[in-house]
Amino acid sequence: MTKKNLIFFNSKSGEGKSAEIADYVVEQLEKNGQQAEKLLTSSKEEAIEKIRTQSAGYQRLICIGGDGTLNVALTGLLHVKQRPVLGVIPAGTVNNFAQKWNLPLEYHEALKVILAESHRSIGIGECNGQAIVSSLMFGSLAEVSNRVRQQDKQKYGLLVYPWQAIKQLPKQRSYPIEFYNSLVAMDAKVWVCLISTSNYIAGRRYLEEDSNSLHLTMLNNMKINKLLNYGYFALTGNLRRSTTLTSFDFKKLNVRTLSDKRISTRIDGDPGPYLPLQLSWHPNFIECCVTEKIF
Ligand SMILES: Nc1ncnc2c1ncn2[C@@H]1O[C@H](COP(=O)(O)OP(=O)(O)OP(=O)(O)O)[C@@H](O)[C@H]1O
Repeated sequence: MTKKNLIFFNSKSGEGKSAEIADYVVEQLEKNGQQAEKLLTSSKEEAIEKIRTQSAGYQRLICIGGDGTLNVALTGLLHVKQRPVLGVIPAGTVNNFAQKWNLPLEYHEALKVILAESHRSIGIGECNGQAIVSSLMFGSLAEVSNRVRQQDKQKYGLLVYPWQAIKQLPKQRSYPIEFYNSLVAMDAKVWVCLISTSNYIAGRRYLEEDSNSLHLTMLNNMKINKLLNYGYFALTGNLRRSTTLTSFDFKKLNVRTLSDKRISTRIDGDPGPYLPLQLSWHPNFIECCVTEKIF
């Protein structure tokens, strides 16, 4: 049977070359005797809906873009029973997912990985009906990131984040938050809280170990000396050895604010929902094409 591929690309990602790459991918798949159809979308919402309703019948979904594009694709697949295999052609700015799974960042090479037909099962998180492919963040630092414009990220790369953080530092404060599930309840004053699906963030390994669950790491009542301590451990990949942090792994968790302040989140680098949050882990969510050598 001829393999059917659905090609989802996002012209807003990275340097805006996704449409060009999509044409190349279609041409190469057809040369390999496979069928390929491009999914044309003009907004994030339309893309989620089209992927939800049209992915059945395709054996493979190839996403061309960064973490935000993958988030749209996997949100569309959240309630689909027969999910296609996922192929990723990184064309974003950070490409955290691709770095975590050791996927080539160059598109010709990334397509070779997809054509090699080697895949593995991966887990993702869910927050209020949206996928979490790499991470969710809230607190003062997340608000800093919400001020970073897509066009500045494309122009200056990751340097825009520390620049915004320095500009906003005097305004930082912590928020009273409750974390709870059927087993535990805990209050904390949170300066920044990071929930991740793996031990990689922004292309860097920030935790030594990975586990089959969501990882939560938060900084409480931040002071400048703690910030330096945190920075050292984050840069050396040993975040949980830092004494300034609270961290744990979980499969289900609710998060709510204990103050009147509206608290926003960021998911996979884009603005996400306001608190309260209902978070859950989906193990073995989808088969994803990966480089053979990482097995
Ligand atoms: N079909 C679509 N139409 C319009 N916008 C989309 C679509 N799919 C995704 N987006 C949005 O486009 C923006 C940029 O996409 P993406 O995050 O993939 O690129 P990036 O920011 O350059 O990469 P990275 O997240 O790896 O740094 C995101 O806000 C994403 O939600």
